[in-house]
Amino acid sequence: MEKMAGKTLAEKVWDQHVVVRGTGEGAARQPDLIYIDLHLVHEVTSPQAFDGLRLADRPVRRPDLTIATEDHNVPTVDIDKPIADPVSRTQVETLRRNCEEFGIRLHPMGDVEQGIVHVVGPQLGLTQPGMTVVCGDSHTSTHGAFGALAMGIGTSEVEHVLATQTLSLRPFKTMAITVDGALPPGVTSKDLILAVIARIGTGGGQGYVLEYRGEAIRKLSMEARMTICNMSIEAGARAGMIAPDEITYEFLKGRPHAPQGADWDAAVAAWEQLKTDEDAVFDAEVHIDGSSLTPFVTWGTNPGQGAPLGASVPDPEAMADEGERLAAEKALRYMGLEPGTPLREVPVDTVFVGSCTNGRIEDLRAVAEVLQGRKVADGVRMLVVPGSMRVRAQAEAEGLGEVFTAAGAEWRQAGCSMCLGMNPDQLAPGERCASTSNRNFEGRQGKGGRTHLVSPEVAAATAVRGTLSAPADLD
Ligand SMILES: CC(C)[C@H](C(=O)O)[C@@H](O)C(=O)O
Ligand code: SF4
Repeated sequence: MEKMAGKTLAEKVWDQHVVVRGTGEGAARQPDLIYIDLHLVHEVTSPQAFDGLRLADRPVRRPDLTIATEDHNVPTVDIDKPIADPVSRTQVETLRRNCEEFGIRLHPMGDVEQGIVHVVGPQLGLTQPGMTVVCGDSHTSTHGAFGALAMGIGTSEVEHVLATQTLSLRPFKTMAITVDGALPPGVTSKDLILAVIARIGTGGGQGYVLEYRGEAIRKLSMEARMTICNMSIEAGARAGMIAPDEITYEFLKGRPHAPQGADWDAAVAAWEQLKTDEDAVFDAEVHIDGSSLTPFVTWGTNPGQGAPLGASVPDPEAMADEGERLAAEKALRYMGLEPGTPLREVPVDTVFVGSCTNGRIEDLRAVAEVLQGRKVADGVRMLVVPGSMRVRAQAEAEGLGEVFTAAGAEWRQAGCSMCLGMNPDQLAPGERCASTSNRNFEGRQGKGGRTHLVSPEVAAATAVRGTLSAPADLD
């Protein structure tokens, strides 16, 4: 039976995209066939999908709803030279051939619109409220910040979407994450989402679409909202969403693919309907007091192993849950950390600012504000990598690039960079990095590399002091 109560944002978007509803009830319920409004493509997860189309002699159903960019394998220096690594070069060249053959718009290295797929979509105004957005990439959840239902998919699903512009999907459960109160000064959306994941765990969102709501969320910029939705996947969720509002419309208005004139007014009227109904019932609810949060950093090897910056490395012995204790022991061994060490005393070799989590203009502004008139500590290497070439151009226009280089940081070209070890920007074994990215898994930033997930503000202050720090710790 259909639910009689009101609907959540996620259910509304889903319902508007059902092509064929699955039959059956409960566990025997068949998946629904869902229409996809926007398909984003990058070089890593698309080659076999295109091969599949070729084998079946199928065209891409809607090339106009499909857009590709090169991000994971691209170097962030010397981008006018051929890619040195043969595997990366093949990936990128394959994407170029596939896009040419199937008539898909591609933003290649060096192009003004090139960048990380999840930065490019919103920046072009392609990502809009109420849409279904997919990409063969787990951090597609980023686009949910616009009130879109945005999901990462596997390569066989990429092929299905390319061929049909639809996807067979099982209905989901809904979870409200309500953040009341306002975030204190110096506390960012990155601190908030790290605290949420530490609270619900890396599996806490499994099977759910999360909707972030409440006073603290409403006050956040689109960039900050994207950071939160981006990391929903790190809590195991299928997607994360935030209802569109004036802040969303303000961000979108005038972007290349945003509706214009009368179409814009009609679009906003429709987007206004996307809010969760007052009487809608979520399958689960989590409440967070935003005003109690502080800068938050990870000490372990999954994004849920985090603590306030003012705390110490936890003692696994004190953990009641055995699984948690064993995981913490293993993580601390890998991370080379002693229980009881104040997190503020943990020294780093490298600081990475970038990724689809925190590589947007607002993130770079926050970093520049901290670095202005200061120097990166001796012995620390700092990389500042814009999420897209547009972000880079804007940062240059605002004079941020000069601030980074004057402070002693390396100011790079756009790409995934040190977020993951698929390109030349990597940690050496044993190196420790404060990183604004989203995953601190073993080897994520290079074999044997150690990652502490942090906000852009904490990354910048850490670069200056050389140990995990917040801007308030400087001077
Ligand atoms: C390479 C890609 C499939 C992967 C993902 O799905 O997320 C990457 O973007 C990541 O962040 O680990
Ligand atoms: S920046 Fe990192 S998380 Fe984002 S798409 Fe690239 S590799 Fe994945």
